[in-house]
Amino acid sequence: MITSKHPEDKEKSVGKRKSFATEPRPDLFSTPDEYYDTNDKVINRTRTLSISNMESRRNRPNSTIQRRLSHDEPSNIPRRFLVNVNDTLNVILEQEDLDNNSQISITDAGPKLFQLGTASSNGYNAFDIRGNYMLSNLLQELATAKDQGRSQILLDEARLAEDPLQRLSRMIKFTFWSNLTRSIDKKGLEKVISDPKDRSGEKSPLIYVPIDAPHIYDYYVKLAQEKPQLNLRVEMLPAHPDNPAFVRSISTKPGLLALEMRESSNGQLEGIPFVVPGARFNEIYYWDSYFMALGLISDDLIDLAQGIVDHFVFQIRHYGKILNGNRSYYLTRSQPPFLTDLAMQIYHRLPDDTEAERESNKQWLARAIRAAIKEYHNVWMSEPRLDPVSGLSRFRPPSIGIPPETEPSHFLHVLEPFAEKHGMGVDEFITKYNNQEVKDSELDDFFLHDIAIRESGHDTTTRFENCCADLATVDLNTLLYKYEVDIGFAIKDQFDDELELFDEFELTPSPFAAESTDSSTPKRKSTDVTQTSKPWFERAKGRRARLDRYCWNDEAGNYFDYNTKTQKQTTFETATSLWALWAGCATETQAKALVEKALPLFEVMGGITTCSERSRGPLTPENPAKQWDYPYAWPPHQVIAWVGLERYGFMEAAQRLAYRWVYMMITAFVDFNGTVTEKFDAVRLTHMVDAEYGNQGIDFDFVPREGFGWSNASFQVGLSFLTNSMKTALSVCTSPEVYFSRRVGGESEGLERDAPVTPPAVLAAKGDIDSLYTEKEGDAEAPFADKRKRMSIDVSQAIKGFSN
Ligand SMILES: OC[C@H]1O[C@H](O[C@H]2O[C@H](CO)[C@@H](O)[C@H](O)[C@H]2O)[C@H](O)[C@@H](O)[C@@H]1O
Ligand SMILES: [Ca+2]
Repeated sequence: MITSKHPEDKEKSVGKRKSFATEPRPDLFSTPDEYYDTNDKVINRTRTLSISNMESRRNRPNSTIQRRLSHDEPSNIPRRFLVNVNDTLNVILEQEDLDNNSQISITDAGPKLFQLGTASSNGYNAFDIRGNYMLSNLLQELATAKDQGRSQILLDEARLAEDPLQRLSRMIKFTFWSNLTRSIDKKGLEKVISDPKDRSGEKSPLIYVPIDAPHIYDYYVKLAQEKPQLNLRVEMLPAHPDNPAFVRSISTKPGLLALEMRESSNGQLEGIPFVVPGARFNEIYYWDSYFMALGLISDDLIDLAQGIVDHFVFQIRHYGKILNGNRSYYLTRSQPPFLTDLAMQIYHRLPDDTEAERESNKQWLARAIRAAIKEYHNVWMSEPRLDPVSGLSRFRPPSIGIPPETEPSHFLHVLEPFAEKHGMGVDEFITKYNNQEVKDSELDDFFLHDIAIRESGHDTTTRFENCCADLATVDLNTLLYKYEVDIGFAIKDQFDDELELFDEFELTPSPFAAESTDSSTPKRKSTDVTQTSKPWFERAKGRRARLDRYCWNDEAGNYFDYNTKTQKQTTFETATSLWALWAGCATETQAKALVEKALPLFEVMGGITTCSERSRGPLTPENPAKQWDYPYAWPPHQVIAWVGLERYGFMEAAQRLAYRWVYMMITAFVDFNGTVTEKFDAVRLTHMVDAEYGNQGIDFDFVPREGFGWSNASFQVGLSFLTNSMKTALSVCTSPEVYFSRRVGGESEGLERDAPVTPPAVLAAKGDIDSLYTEKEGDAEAPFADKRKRMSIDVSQAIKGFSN
């Protein structure tokens, strides 16, 4: 064991220097920038030649585990250490990181004990740093200080022993979001253009620009000339870039798709910043962005969240839909739709003190709602996604060919038998099949469903195997119900029940979608179409009736997907049935049944799993583990469940689930060097998942720099559901078993959240939909009873408690 100061240096330093103890301290939990900046100034003021000679102490024969007896500071003074960054980093790694993965975790069998010299003794006296959490925090602080170019630091013990809930929340707010932020412009291009999924081998990055955005095209051409070292290629897309044949033709030339730009203060174009999920996902995603935006809103980063909507609107305008992600191979497919909710949540948080601000906010919202209307009709309510018979929608993009972005070996087991059948090697078969020189309808069918699975966001799950494109899923249809309600209320409450549509959001469906049979879809250019709320509420009512007819199962007390091909309700139990609560389309009776009968199928120690164990079935070579199956659990499912349960008044269940999830995240964070991953195994309570792609968010050196987008958000949102007593218990990693067993039969603590649930503006803006449309006979139960709150999350207050 070493300390950071050789005792013999004491004589050299004593009397020559000002004591660190008398120096002002930076805010203990300020951002790394501020903390190490203040820190550096203090060191520079007090620096002497003698500060910390790591080498000499390390070479001392007795510099081992013994704790020094000399304590120089009274226990009531917070302890601070004087640390030589590089040397300490190397030594702690050598001693504690025994599996050499540049992280200190509970699976490393080191002594879990390290000594640091105190600042007030100029490093002479040492104190122990004990246990995995503090040691890994030490490693993280050293790496952060090193990233900031510091060679010596003053490190507060409190920073190493920080409440883990606060520490993770702080890291998300001040470090992870900014490291996940991208912009496609001079400043940010290099970072965002690289694509870890690109296996084309092409060294020169490529950006595709929509034909109707010439100013953006000119910008990148000029940038390519200005920065020849980028080797940037810029290509203009044809009109209708979502033509599946065109998308297939460029599958060997993957590139980034341009997004919205704005004029900066100096009159130049600049990319609007956005957040990416992280790890191998270095582009904007649809549903990831929605969940990340909830986290950004909770962290008061409203501008960044607002930019996401601007990019979504741009994508609908220029690419015909909100894309799975902004890479060329995603052009034909979307992801679960969340635009209206996001736009409304942001709208109600925009500054609105002046008339000018209010007017500009309204214009912004109008544009988002117009875009959502276009998306609704052209993407989700047009064939092939619309099933004309049931009137419900499916994830069913009109894609052809093999998705190129998956892991190299992902489809091998599928393709090998087909290659054999056609008498060729797999590589030759892939090329010929993609070029349509070899045709195979059985394989076409496989990829129809496979790509639909990707559009569903649930890639992959037993639930969707070989049938996804035929399923009117409970997920998609509850989300569309939410669109119908949101659009109706936006028009009614914000635009005096009249919203004009313009050409840029015309409702003519893409030529690559078959004519819609939905009678409510305008078939003409809509320059003169005025939208009112009534048809939107009627659509919502119709969809609710169809969900009840095709997807609801009274006996099971659960919603199921409806197979439009076999015209039968499926039996696969999916946690997305709870989305009906989030969307508000379940009656009180249905909601109660969901909580009593469906929720127990998914609730496990770490939250809710994606599906029930019995629906997944036994794992066999034919039914291998899939990342969107039991026992895995993902952030979007948790957040939607909490919000949905809260909305229907099941606060205790919402809080219990939030507790479970935050517990699972915080134990991974504490035990595994600050790890935050994209998904978890909620049964084994671990982030170590090796199904399919493995896990994202694991690979980092020394300190996590970005976490994983929607997991970061779920943590911030999850905290807002917890009472202070829950947070206190979680700070010391009290398991849900222990925490909730203490409450069984005992006194019930106040289950109100500590933060306000719904901004009054959102409550006032919305209301009871049933009073707005005529009830059908026998349709007695209103889905929006008075006592129920409109969906919305306001987590900023809760998080503020930590950041202050
Ligand atoms: O590259 C394979 C697949 O990766 C994505 O899916 C997974 O990551 C996304 C980003 O976090 C997430 O939105 C999705 O739910 C995950 O399953 C991508 O979306 C797929 O299209 C792609 O094939
Ligand atoms: Ca290790």
